[in-house]
Formats: sequence, structure tokens, C-alpha cells
Amino acid sequence: MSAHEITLPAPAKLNLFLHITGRRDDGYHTLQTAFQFIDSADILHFSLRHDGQLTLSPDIDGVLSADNLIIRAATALREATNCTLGANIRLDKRLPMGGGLGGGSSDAATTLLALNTLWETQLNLNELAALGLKLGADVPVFVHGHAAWAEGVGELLTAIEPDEPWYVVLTPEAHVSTAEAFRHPLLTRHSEAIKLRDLNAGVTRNDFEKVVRTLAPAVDEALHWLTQHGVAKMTGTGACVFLACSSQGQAADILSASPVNGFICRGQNRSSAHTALDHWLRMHRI
Ligand SMILES: C[C@](O)(CO)[C@H](O)COP(=O)(O)OP(=O)(O)OC[C@H]1O[C@@H](n2ccc(N)nc2=O)[C@H](O)[C@@H]1O
Ligand SMILES: Nc1ncnc2c1ncn2[C@@H]1O[C@H](COP(=O)(O)OP(=O)(O)OP(=O)(O)O)[C@@H](O)[C@H]1O
Repeated sequence: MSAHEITLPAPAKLNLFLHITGRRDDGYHTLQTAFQFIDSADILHFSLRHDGQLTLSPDIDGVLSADNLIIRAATALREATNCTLGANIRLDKRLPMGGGLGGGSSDAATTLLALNTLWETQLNLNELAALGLKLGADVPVFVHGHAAWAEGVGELLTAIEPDEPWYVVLTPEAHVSTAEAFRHPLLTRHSEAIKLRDLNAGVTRNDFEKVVRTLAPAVDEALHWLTQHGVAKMTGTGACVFLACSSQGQAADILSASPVNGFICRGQNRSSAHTALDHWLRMHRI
């Protein structure tokens, strides 16, 4: 393994609950949520270039390379640090897109972590998270890499240690635009703020569920079906829905009976991107 190359995963997240507590003057919504990572991930491979060029392959259908959050993250890091190096980046896209699993945000965070290492730009995690926040509200939690209680627009993070259960995640055939969900006239925008200690008191929900169920009947059906087996929730602004299970076997049984496609995975309080980066740093004795 060369010190000029690094391969890191970009894991997905689940929003264990999501309450919208208000709207700021700039139109952005304040929220409370709990993020936990799962062991399903995109894989990104980075190799250093000295000529300043940035390449990404393969393309994602429908996303221009310049709009890809990976290229945007790399460019933001280069500009913030006046770095003149470049990279060839390979993306093995495994996570469903636009499903509320945060794949694009996680790709951006993994890119910041990887290139900050390869380019030796030496930003700390707070500085990388601040850069990431400009790319999307979900990027900071992936940069910090720990399951978190989040407030503000998702950037005020407190590390938490929820159980790490097996989950069934269903991926209904629906695309829900995050911006459209946030501007829906019927969205609940004034949920009462709860305290971190109330997290497990059974009082949480995802405030987007009501509007997304009307916008996307496939999400409504998936939630309806999964609810037979326990407390099913949607993640982010959908479309994916999930259920915590008591064992891997139970998760597999529920998935095999499901009329909707999906996968099973394990909750993780530490991001696999950080675990892999620590391993790489140990191998290179940095
Ligand atoms: C729903 C969540 O996924 C929960 O984790 C996030 O809050 C969404 O984060 P994200 O996908 O990174 O969203 P962004 O790309 O930052 O925002 C997309 C659009 O959603 C709206 N938006 C987003 C976040 C927020 N707190 N309030 C908003 O009103 C804005 O119109 C924004 O232009
Ligand atoms: N590297 C990337 N991977 C995925 N999507 C990207 C990427 N770069 C840009 N995008 C754009 O971002 C959109 C949202 O992708 P993503 O998979 O992060 O959605 P999501 O899981 O719903 O995220 P969130 O939960 O943050 O709303 C895509 O539809 C695509 O247009």
C-alpha cells in the first residue's frame, strides 16, 4: 500500500428520529435529529496527482462531474488550503441515491478526510466539518464520524451511544426531493424541542413522514407494511424506511417476506470511514 493512495468507505446514515422545530430567516429549518451510521457504504479510492488535476470515475447518471459532491468537496478543500495537488478518484456507488441515507453527503465527508490526509493539508475535524457544512447540512456528522444528537440545521452535534441493532431498510421506488419536502405547505414546522434524555422515551417521530406519505404512495405502502413488525420510521426526507430488529435472523426474515426491495444492515456508532482511516494512518505510521 502506497502513501499516495487511500481507499475509504462512505457509510450511510439513518435519522433515528427527526423533529422540525422552526425556520430561520434564511429559509433553512432548525431541527432535532439523531444520526447513526450503518455498515452499508459507497467505496472511494483516491490516488495522488502532482499536476493539480481532479478526476472522478465513473460518472453518476444525471449528475455533472462539477456538481458531484465529491468534486465539490475536493475543490473546497483545495481552495481553503491553497493546495496545488490533485487526485484521481474512483467511486464504487453502492448506496441508493435520494433515499435519505445521506450517500452524497457521506461521499463528500470521506473525500475531505481522504484528501486532507493525502495532501497533508492538516485541517482538524472542526475545520473540515465547517467546510462540509457549506456543501450540505448532513456532511458534518460524517466528518466527525460518531453517532450524534444534532440540532441547528444538523451541525450542532453531541456524540451519543445508542444500541447498534440490526435493521431492515426498505427502499421504495420513489424519489423525494429534500428541498421539495422542506418547502411543503403542510409540513409540521413547530415541533416542541425535546431533551436528549427523552431520546428513548418513545416520543419521537419523523416529521416528514406525513407529507412524504402523501407525495409518494410507495413510501406510505412501505411504512404501512413494515409497521406490522414494529415501530418503523422513515430516514431523512425519505424514501427509505427502516425498523430496528432484535437479531440478524429476524431482520433477514422480515426482508424476505417484504413486498418492497431493501437490505439488512447493522447500526454503527463509529463511522467506518474513520475506522479505515485510522488503520491507514497506523499502516503508514503517521
Ligand atoms: C433531512 C436531512 O437529511 C436530515 O438529516 C437534512 O436536514 C438534509 O440535509 P441535506 O440533504 O444535506 O440538505 P441540503 O443539501 O443542505 O439542503 C437542500 C435544501 O433543503 C432545504 N433545507 C435543508 C436543510 C434544512 N435544515 N432546512 C432546509 O430548509 C433548503 O431548501 C435546501 O436548499
Ligand atoms: N457523490 C454523490 N452521490 C450521490 N448523490 C450525489 C452525489 N453528488 C451529488 N449528488 C446529488 O445529490 C442528490 C442527493 O443524493 P443523496 O444520495 O445524498 O440523497 P439522500 O440520501 O436523500 O441525502 P439526504 O439524506 O442528505 O437528503 C442526488 O440525487 C444527486 O443529484
